[in-house]
Amino acid sequence: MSGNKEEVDPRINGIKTKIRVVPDFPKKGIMFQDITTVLLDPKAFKDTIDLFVERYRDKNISVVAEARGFLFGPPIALAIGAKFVPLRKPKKLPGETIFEEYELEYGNDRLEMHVGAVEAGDRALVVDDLIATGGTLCAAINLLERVGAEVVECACVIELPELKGRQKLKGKPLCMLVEYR
Ligand SMILES: O=P(O)(O)OC[C@H]1O[C@H](OP(=O)(O)OP(=O)(O)O)[C@H](O)[C@@H]1O
Ligand SMILES: Nc1ncnc2[nH]cnc12
Repeated sequence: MSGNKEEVDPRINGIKTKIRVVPDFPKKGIMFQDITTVLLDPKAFKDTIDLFVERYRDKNISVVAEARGFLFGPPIALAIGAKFVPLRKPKKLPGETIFEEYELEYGNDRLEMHVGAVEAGDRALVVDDLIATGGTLCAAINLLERVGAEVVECACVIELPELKGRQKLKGKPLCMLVEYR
């Protein structure tokens, strides 16, 4: 677990070995970090969830939000007793929504959140599988802050530090498990 120079947890190396790196996907020049191979290994998947649960269980988090994939946020939310709020691509949420536009490593996108799902005073953890440019996490932070939530921390499995995504997180701390350089 990093972001804060603690001793490296032995579970992290096991998780790292399960991430498949696919060159030139979805475009030439992108080294795609495929997290689906972590999900195929119940120990690596459980270790990933456990590491985050151990970090956040006593932090009084009331909402866990995640953009698009929803792989890690729901089990973390259940384990720490928080609600889970999905941040979805356009036209997927049926209720009233607010949205933020953002840029990706390879394109543009938009995230939507249901109005009323998060309330002023909620303490939020924003989860994602990976931080590249930071655009996705930044859009998520903006959505949560617009409705009055306090974003306590961002958490992701993989960081691509060369893309300097941390700088887009508006000063929020980032906890990540694995760096890919
Ligand atoms: O830090 P950023 O530059 O914003 O990139 C990070 C995002 O990129 C990936 O999602 P992607 O948009 O590729 O697809 P998905 O969300 O549908 O998995 C990944 O799952 C993160 O959500
Ligand atoms: N290199 C990468 N691997 C996986 N997901 C990504 N999203 C943005 N860049 C990515």
